[in-house]
Amino acid sequence: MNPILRLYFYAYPPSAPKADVGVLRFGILGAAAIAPPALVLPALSHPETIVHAVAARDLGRAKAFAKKHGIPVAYGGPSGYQELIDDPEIDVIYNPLPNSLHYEWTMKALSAGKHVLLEKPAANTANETRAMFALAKKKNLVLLEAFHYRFHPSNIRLKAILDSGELGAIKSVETFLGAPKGMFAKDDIRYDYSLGGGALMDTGCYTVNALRHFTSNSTTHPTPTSISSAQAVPPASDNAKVDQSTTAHIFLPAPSSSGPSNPDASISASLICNTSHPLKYGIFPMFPTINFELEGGSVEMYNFVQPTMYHYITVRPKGEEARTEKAYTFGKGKGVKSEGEDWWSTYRYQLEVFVDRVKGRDSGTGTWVEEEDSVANMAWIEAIYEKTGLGSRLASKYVHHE
Ligand SMILES: NC(=O)C1=CN([C@@H]2O[C@H](COP(=O)(O)OP(=O)(O)OC[C@H]3O[C@@H](n4cnc5c(N)ncnc54)[C@H](OP(=O)(O)O)[C@@H]3O)[C@@H](O)[C@H]2O)C=CC1
Ligand SMILES: O=C1OC[C@@H](O)[C@H](O)[C@H]1O
Repeated sequence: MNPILRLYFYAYPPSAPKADVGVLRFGILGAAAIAPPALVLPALSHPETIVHAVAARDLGRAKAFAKKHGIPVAYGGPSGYQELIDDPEIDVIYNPLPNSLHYEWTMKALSAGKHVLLEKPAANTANETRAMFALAKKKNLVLLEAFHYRFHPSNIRLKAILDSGELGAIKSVETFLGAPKGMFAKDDIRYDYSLGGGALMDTGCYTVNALRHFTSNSTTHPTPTSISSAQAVPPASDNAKVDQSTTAHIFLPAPSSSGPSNPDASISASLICNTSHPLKYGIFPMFPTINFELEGGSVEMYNFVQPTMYHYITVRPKGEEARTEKAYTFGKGKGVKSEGEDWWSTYRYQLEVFVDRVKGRDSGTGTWVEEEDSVANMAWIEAIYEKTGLGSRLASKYVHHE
């Protein structure tokens, strides 16, 4: 597809006619900035999803959001979030609240018997993450930490290249994700420690996730063998426990070809994350990157977080000509239930698999973010924060009674 058309439909996806039966109704907790791209737009083109309601702390804000996005029901005021959760029409809760509120409201949603699509990072701590998954399991509900990038065909292709053995074992990997300077105001949730703020929580949770995901084999969700260094840079304001950027160097266990990781082999890994990254030449935002050195060459992926906009995977085997691949859809004959469209965002691919999981269908993508993966990701984030000296984010005071 022509790139201009791809970007057009990415921004303005067409609406699909809705199925006569079996449509899942979603409710959104908070009129969050991320909700339109991550759920409202993707739901339009999915025949089995409808965004039924939104709740905001202020009813006027909820109504305005609902009107703008064609959502039939709005809840507001101090009991608005709970009313949304208790709405019997709703099957799935989307939780894009500030990180420190992920645990409380996910527990409440699961308790009410709703599946949950939960924004990243899963919570403020690994313990909270474990508790949410335990409740989901007990209630037989689907809970997904929305690492949307993992569902896009390009990232599935990247993983397949790395796993294929074509270039041998991974020796080192480095990744960068920085939100451009000026994107977030000083009072943004990302700069508020009490709300679970910090670059490592925000853009950093992807870098941690990607380092782990792309170096794991299908049976391992590795935790680091060691963190050799981690430096956090605070923002200009005096919020001393919040990092505006963090740089870390860690060692990952190298996976063996089958079974658990090989503790004797290590992959050297580094990450840079930022919530206010300087623009290149003062104009251009820097796109996310992940680069691998392997025994037999190197692999580079450009823009692994929003690959629908544009991406490439360059494979450079030692002594041979490099090749570049792109994958906006799965393509035909790959055994995947939905091939996708060039313009499908990472969130749209994620929604496809999420709905399949709720309905007990196999998406054929082989992709999911498992409980152990989400727990290990939070444990890593906590460990890196400890190493920076800033310490973990605050555990929630919410006590859940089932
Ligand atoms: N998947 C992705 O690509 C992205 C994911 N995210 C994640 O989504 C979540 C929300 O991020 P984002 O949409 O940028 O944030 P916003 O600040 O836009 O949204 C957060 C929402 O939380 C609600 N809220 C409830 N209590 C508070 C409080 N005490 N202070 C502030 N807000 C409160 C607000 O809802 P109300 O309307 O009720 O006032 C607000 O709409 C985060 O977890 C973030 O990491 C963010 C961006 C991209
Ligand atoms: O999830 C996210 O993805 C993109 C980033 O720019 C943003 O800060 C983050 O919340």
